[in-house]
Amino acid sequence: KGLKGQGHQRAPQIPSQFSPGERFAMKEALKGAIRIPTVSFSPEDINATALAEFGEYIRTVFPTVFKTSFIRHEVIGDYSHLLTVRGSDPGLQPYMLMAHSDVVPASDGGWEVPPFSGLERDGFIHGRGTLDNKNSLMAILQALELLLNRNYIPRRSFFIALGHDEEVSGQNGAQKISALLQARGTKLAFIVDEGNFILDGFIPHLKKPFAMIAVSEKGSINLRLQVNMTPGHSSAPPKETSIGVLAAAISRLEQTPMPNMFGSGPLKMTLQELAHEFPFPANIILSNLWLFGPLVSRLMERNYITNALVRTTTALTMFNAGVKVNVIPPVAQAIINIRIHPAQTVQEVLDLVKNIVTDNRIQFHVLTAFDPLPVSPSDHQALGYQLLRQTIQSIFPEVSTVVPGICIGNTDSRHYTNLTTSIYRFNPLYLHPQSFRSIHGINEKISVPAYETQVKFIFEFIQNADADQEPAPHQHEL
Ligand SMILES: CCCCCCCC/C=C\CCCCCCCC(=O)N[C@@H](CC(C)C)C(=O)O
Ligand SMILES: [Zn+2]
Ligand SMILES: [Zn+2]
Repeated sequence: KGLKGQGHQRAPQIPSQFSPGERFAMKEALKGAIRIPTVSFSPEDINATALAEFGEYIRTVFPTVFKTSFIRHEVIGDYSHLLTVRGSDPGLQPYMLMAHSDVVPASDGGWEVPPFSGLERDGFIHGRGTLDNKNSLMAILQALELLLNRNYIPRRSFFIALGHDEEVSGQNGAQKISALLQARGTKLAFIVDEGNFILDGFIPHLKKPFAMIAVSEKGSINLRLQVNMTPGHSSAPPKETSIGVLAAAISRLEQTPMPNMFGSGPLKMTLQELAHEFPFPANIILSNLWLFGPLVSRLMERNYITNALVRTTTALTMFNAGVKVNVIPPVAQAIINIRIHPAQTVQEVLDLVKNIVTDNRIQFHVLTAFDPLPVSPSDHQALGYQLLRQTIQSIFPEVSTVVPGICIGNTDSRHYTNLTTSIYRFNPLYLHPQSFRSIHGINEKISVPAYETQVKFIFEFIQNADADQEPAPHQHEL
C-alpha cells in the first residue's frame, strides 16, 4: 500500500544499529534532559533559567549537530530552537520534525521516583517529560547526531522545530518560528509532531495494538464564567450567593454532555480501517457503520477516552471565590476547558454552552479559542503519512494496522497550518491506558528499549524521506 506498494522506495542505506557505547550514551543523554526542570505554568511563568540551561545542554550532548556546516541553528523567542538541515537535493520539498522542551508541573507527592531525578529503575527512565515530550526532542537530535557521525548527508532538506512553551500556548516558540519561516517563503511537504501513539489496550476485545496517526486535532476554548453579587455579612446570608449561582451553572455544564457527533469527522474512517482487526461480530459491525453507527456511538460514549472522540468535551478546571470565612463573596470565577469535536466550531459550541447555562447573571469571557484543525491527507499520495506508515512497518513489524485518527489534545503543530496542509501527530511509542494517565499525571516514564526504538525510528525515517518517492517538481528555497 502507499509508497511501499509503488516500489520505488529504497531501504535505509545505513542500518539502524547502535553500539553498546552509543546506546548507553543515548539513555544518559535523556536522563540529563529530564533533570532540567523546564516547567511552564503560564505564558508569563516559564522557567527561563532551566530553558537556557536546556539550550546549553543540547549543544553539549549533540556536538556534531551543532557544528555541522550544512545545519543552521537559530534561537527563536529566547529559548526555542530552529535547525535547518540543508539537503543535497534542492529539488525535494523540505519537511519538518517537531518536539517541545517544556513540561507541565509535577506534584510533589505520588511519584515512585522524584519527577526531575531522571532515575533509571527496573528498565525505565522516570520523570516529567519522558513521554511528553523530551523523549521526542532528544530522540530527533540523537538520531541526527548518529546519522551525521556515520557521515550521512541528507538529500531532502528538513527543519527541526523545538518549541519551549508548547504547554502554555506556543505563542513565543512555535508561533514565532512559523512566522519566520513564512516570511522566508518556506513551504513544507509535511510536518511530524507529537500526538497519537501505537495504542494498546484502549478498546475492549481488540487484543492487537494499532498505530494511530492523528490527521487532525480537536479545537479548544478556555472560557471564564463569572458571577458578581453584592457582598455582605455571612451571619445574614442572602438566598443565593455568587458561589452558589456559579456552582449550579457549571454543574449543569458538567451534567449536560455536548451532542454526540459520531458519523462526522475522521472517526468513521478510523473505525472502518480498524474493523478487520476485530473478532467477529465486531468486525462486521464496524464495517457496516451505515447500519450499526448508533450502536457503536453509544458504546464509545461509555468510556471516557473514546467518549472524547465522539463529542466536544467540557472539563471544569479552575474555580476561585471568596476572600474571608465570614464574608459573602462579591465575585466567583470558574474556568472551563472545552475540546471541540472536528465537526463543530468555536461559535457553535459557545452558543450551546450559553443555552445550557441559561442564567443571565453569568458573564462569559473567552480566554483563548480556536477551531478544530483541518484534516491532513492520508491517501496513497500523502508523502508524510506514507513515510510514517512505511517506517512503522519496518520498526514495529508486529503492528499490522496503521489508521488515521484525531488527536484529543493540542500540539504546537497547529501553529504551522500556513506552511503545509499535511500535519501528522505521531509518537513512535506504545501507549497503554496506564501510561496515557501518566502524561500530565504521575509516574511518567519510558522504558529504555522504547526510547532506543524511538531513536531508531527517526534514524530510519530521515533516510526514508530521502528515498526516491516523487519526481522533483521544482527548486525549493530554504
Ligand atoms: C478508537 C481509538 C481509541 C483512541 C484512544 C485515544 C488515546 C489518546 C492518545 C493520545 C493522546 C495524548 C495527547 C498528547 C498530546 C497532548 C499535548 C498537550 O498536552 N497539549 C496541550 C496544549 C495546550 C494548548 C496547552 C493540551 O492541553 O492539549
Ligand atoms: Zn506535549
Ligand atoms: Zn503536554
